Amino acid sequence: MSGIAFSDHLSLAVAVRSAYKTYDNEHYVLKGLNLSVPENKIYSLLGPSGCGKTTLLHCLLGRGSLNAGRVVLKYRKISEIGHMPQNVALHKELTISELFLYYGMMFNMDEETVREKSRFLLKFLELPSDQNRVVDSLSGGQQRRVSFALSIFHDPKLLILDEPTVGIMRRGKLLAEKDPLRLLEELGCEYLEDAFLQLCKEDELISEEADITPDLSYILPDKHSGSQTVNYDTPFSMHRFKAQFTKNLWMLRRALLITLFVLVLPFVQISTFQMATGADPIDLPIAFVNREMPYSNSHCSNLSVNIFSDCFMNETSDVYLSCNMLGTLRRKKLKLIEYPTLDAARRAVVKNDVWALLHFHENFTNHLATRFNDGTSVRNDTIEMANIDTYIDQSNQLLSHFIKTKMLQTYREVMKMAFDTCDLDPSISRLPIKFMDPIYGSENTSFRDYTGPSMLSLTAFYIPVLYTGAMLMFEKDGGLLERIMISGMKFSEIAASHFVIQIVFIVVQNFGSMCLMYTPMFFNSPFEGSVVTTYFLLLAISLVGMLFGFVIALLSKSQTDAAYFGIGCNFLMKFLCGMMWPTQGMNHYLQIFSYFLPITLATDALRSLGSRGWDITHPDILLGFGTTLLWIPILGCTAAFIMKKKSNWFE
Ligand SMILES: Nc1ncnc2c1ncn2[C@@H]1O[C@H](COP(=O)(O)OP(=O)(O)OP(=O)(O)O)[C@@H](O)[C@H]1O
Repeated sequence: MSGIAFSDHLSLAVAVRSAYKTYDNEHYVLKGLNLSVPENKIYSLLGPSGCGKTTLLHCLLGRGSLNAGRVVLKYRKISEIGHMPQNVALHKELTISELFLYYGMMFNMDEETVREKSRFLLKFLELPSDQNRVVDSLSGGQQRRVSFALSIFHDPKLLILDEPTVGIMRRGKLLAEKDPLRLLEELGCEYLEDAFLQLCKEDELISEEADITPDLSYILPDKHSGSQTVNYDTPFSMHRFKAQFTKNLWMLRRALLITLFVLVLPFVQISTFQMATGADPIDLPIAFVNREMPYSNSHCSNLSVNIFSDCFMNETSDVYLSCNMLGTLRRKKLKLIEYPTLDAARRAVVKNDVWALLHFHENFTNHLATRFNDGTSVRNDTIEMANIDTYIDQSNQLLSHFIKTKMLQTYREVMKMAFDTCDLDPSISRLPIKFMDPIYGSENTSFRDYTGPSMLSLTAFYIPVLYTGAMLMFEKDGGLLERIMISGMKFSEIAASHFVIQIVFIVVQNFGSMCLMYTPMFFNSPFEGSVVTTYFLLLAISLVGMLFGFVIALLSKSQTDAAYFGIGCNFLMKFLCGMMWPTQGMNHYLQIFSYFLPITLATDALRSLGSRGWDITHPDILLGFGTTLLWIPILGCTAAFIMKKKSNWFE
């Protein structure tokens, strides 16, 4: 555009006409503001805190829109604009030279020019000559000068500095717009602060005569059509992508410990999980009262071998099956403690000294023999006396389940030995349910084998959420994102540079997690299926996690918001993906909802790949892939929608 002649004769660099801006449709920050900045001039705005200076500058930069009025800039290309934000907004982990190179790359400057410029600006702005100084180690003033240096690094034609100096603004309008010296002269003041005070007093008198807040509602529908601010509508550029990618690598190297922590976090989680779950409890204390034998352990231990020498059903037999059962339970790593009376043993359970109490009646073995011998004519009191009365502390469901399983196994093993010695078929003693060889999995499938795939998918999902969210929020929180976006960086370039680094992370992490989980060298969980399919399913889950991290960062105002959001969703996923309990047991509607989440059916698919040996051709595995991959367009569109609707998403 050749000059902006609203009314002035001068060619204007910036013109604002009748600008109105409100954040809440009630209070106006800008109220019909007019402003003209001639070319080749330094124009300063002075005004109290909160009067709207930053708001105005945002509208000039096209980062905020006016409710009404018009902004026209003569220079609209990003490369023609320099901007220094109010706060320092620097990547403080980088060195001075890295920071200059980063912005140089962003503006497509060659390395030699960057070096020359850096040398000149460091000298000109009296900054430390050692360019390898980390920005964080500079003083506050030096950091501000570095910030200024970056805003003029690419020789902009229009420089916008958000730092109040001269120019007089109050209550959303300009009180005066003149050369400072002329203003001082006209008002007869020595300092601009005095001039400002005098203008405010005059404004106060006018305000008393007429309330200056007019009814502006009629203005709002007009919007700010016709504004011509900075043109951010540039295509994806490789040099900005390279700048962001290189900067991310520098940041990762600088925060090496954190980087390594994020990299190994899945391995730590999976190893901890594998070591902490699934194994049988050892030395679980169990009380017993054995009325079949006199009170004392030692009697029993000498007699328990008799089971192989004599049939317990012989009338003259001195086999004591209670002793065999106690011996077998001991070999199953239960810590058996004998009590003299039932009362004493019960008290031990109540005090939680033991987890269960086993009570063998007098002549337990004889009664058991009679029970099998008498068949249908057996008396009730014989049945009672042939029982092992078992009292369990059911407050811990997993431990009580463990004790019951050990009891049943012990009964089966001892009765098999006893019946074998009697030359009888041991199946007489069994329940009339026979568990044949499992179709999938093994008899020894443990809780760990069940939860393992959930752990794998949750880790594959959540580490990218954490990392992506944290990276984006870090730049957003410090105003860095806003600054680089004003310098022309596009979200697609930020996302792509992050994506490339994150892909390396997830490729390594998922490979390592699978090795840890399934190889004999480490935890050797059962795995029958296709390694490649499993690996690609994990990559798909991680990809969705990464996108979810982007969406969380776009929606959150601060790192705290993002952390709450992330943790909340983590719990939701954990409970709904079937990690704690099979989804089949869920409330019906919740179950349907859970199937639409990105990792629920994928976790089921991982479980089937591991224990059933299915492959990609099986409909359940395809469904696992489908529900996960479906989230890629959903989250992609959500991110695009948020960015379109929330113009200040990067603030
Ligand atoms: N995103 C926002 N949402 C709601 N209100 C806002 C927003 N940004 C600014 N405001 C309000 O608009 C008014 C002007 O704020 P602005 O930041 O433009 O002032 P300023 O003149 O730059 O102040 P300072 O000199 O303290 O930086 C303030 O009352 C502020 O609280």
